[in-house]
Amino acid sequence: MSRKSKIVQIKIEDTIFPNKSIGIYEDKKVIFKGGIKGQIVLVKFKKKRKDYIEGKLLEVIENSPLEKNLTKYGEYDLGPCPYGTLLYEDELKLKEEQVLNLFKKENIDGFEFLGVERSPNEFAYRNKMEYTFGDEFKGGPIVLGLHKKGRFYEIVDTDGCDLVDSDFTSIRKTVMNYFRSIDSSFYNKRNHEGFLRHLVIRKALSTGEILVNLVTSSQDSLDKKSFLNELLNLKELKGEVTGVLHTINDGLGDTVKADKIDLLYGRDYIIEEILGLKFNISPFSFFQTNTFGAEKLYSIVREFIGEEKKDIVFDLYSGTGTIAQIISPIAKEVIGIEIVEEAVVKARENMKLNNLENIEFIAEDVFKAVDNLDKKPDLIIIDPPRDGIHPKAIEKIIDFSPNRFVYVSCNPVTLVRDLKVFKERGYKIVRMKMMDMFPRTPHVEAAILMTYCGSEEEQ
Ligand SMILES: C[S@@+](CC[C@H](N)C(=O)[O-])C[C@H]1O[C@@H](n2cnc3c(N)ncnc32)[C@H](O)[C@@H]1O
Repeated sequence: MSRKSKIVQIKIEDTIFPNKSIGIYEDKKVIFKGGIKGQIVLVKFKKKRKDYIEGKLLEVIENSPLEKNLTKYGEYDLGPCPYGTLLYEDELKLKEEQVLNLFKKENIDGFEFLGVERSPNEFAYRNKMEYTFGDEFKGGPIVLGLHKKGRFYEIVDTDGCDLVDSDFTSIRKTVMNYFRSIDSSFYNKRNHEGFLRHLVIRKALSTGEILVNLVTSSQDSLDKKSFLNELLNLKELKGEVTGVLHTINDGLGDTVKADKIDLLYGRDYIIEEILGLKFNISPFSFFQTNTFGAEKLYSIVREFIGEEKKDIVFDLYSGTGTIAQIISPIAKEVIGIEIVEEAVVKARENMKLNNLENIEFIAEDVFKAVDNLDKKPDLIIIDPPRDGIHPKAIEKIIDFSPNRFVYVSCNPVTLVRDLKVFKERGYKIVRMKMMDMFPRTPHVEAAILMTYCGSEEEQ
């Protein structure tokens, strides 16, 4: 066997964010995705890099002493739930260690670390799921579920280790059984033939409202009456189906897009409540997937900002305007900037719903929008996507020279990269708190407060 395709048994000595493991083979580091510190695993070599060998995790031979939750998930393909075999306390410790190591590696220190805030719910915390129609094996019965781990075609009949509540499962199974009973076809991603594509369920966890969105191609027709009959007569739901949509998508890619949306029942949005404010959520707009976790995250942002200051605040990457609205009562004026037009429309509607007046939402790329802002902010809040702040945008944002920045990040790797730039430009990290928005997965959020303390030459 060539070295490239060699398969070896090794022990996972350490893990790095996000969900990468390190083992040693003949004095060389082997790095691969997945795994838990302490496991003995089989790894296949993929590529020889300068300082390490890149591998692929094939199988866990022996569990780690850290896996104390095996009774529930030991036999189960964890799919989207890689940390399911850990006790929640140990999962939080692991995330803390991994994120702090990223900071240490880049010499970012000297700040107050306020620990990791746990998610209010360890399980059933997700408010949105996107299921796919397909089959588990070629020619098998139609399945509605999630992609099998690491596979593009096979779909498994699962919700993925209890990250959603039982309403999601009841609706998914009912819809799957209905289309099985009438022998409908699913959209085949190889030849682009077939009808059923996705089922997207959004549930407002604070109000119990449920929005169901069936996504199909235009290659067949839906019997609306009997489909609705199945959904609306579901007895065992804890929440209530308040809207049903049928989206037609003939795009060739696997993402949920809309060529046409047909409202079959009720209304095309749900209302979620966070910290006493109402948010109207449409089928495609961004909303934090852990509702009660988001309450805690936004409370951390509020705590970092402190007492009422009547500041001018920029909320960059504002989505549906949640942060802007939560801080509106303590600010003089808030300007939110977001690239997705539909999210900005929702943000403006939500602002009216909550009787707030001191916010302006701008639909534009942050990189361009900052050129046209003539206001001088006292505080800038930044909550960028996983890629972090674009390197060209970050310089322009710092040029506003506010007294304080609050950076909310869903990706500690890009956060650390960006913090180095803030540091070079004279900002000091005052405090950091992590918020576990994604239990049972390797992901975690972090909020950072920075203040200006002069450029490096000035110090
Ligand atoms: C992590 S979300 C934060 C949303 C919001 N702060 C919240 O908590 O609901 C990041 C947002 O940045 C938006 N975005 C991505 N790239 C952008 C850009 N270049 N300019 C403006 N907004 C962008 C995305 O559409 C998304 O709504």
